[in-house]
Amino acid sequence: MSNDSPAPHPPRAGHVPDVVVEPDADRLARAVAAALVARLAAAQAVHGTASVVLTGGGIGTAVLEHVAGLAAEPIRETVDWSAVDVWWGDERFVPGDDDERNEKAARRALLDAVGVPHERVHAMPPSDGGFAAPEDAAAWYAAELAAAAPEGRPLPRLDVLLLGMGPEGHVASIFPDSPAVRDERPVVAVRDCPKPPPTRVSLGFPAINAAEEVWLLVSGEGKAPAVAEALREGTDPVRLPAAGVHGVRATRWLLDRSAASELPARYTAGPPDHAG
Ligand SMILES: O=C1O[C@H](COP(=O)(O)O)[C@@H](O)[C@H](O)[C@H]1O
Repeated sequence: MSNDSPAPHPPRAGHVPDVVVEPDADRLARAVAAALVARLAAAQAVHGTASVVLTGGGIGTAVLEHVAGLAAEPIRETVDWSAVDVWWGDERFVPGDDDERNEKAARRALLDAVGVPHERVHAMPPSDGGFAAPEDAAAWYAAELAAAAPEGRPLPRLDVLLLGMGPEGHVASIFPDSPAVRDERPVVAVRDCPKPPPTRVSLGFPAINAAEEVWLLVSGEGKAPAVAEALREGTDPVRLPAAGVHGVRATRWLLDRSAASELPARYTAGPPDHAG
């Protein structure tokens, strides 16, 4: 695809994301964990199953650790983990036992503890998983998604898709001004990634933006400028990929106070004071 072609999935006109601000990263991770458990339980109440797309990164992994903590409390066992499909938004194309694998972090933090059945854990292939190139791994993952989808559709229902965001606005492994920002395929290979490791597999905008709900989890002052820019109307997703993601039903920016520090007051002010 030519570099002059438009980004395929600009934000929808009139689409208003929710912004939630927690005092710090730990309270953010706890709040998101509780909300995720509730959302997956609600999806199971309606559909019998639930599906979540995981992210790598510090805050994404902290959320999973808190979900594991909630799952260990008998009173909070509202999710049937045997009926949850787990997908990934991006993965590093490195050997399966490499500590850089997002899958490895998620298994340690949550999946090993809650016992999601093997066939429901849809990991993106590692570099030693039988695919010589990330392009082949990406094509395989797209076929896995399609195989789980209703007939004739490319994607299954994705109830919640979690995304971290880099300080330059990357989401999943879609980096600013990279070929992935203009790629119309649901899953893409990423080479020469500016953040190591350089070779990755990522969902593309069409798959991310087909999720029912997209939740962006962001903590830390270093990401505050990108948060503010992503939420500013008219920001070009080619330059700041986080500006180009949205859910079908909801887009939620879940921030700690530092990450929200450059947002206009309308996002962070509490409800009007009606006292007196
Ligand atoms: O490389 C990646 O980075 C982002 C953000 O990570 P963070 O540690 O800065 O929160 C992550 O969302 C993505 O899945 C990962 O592969």
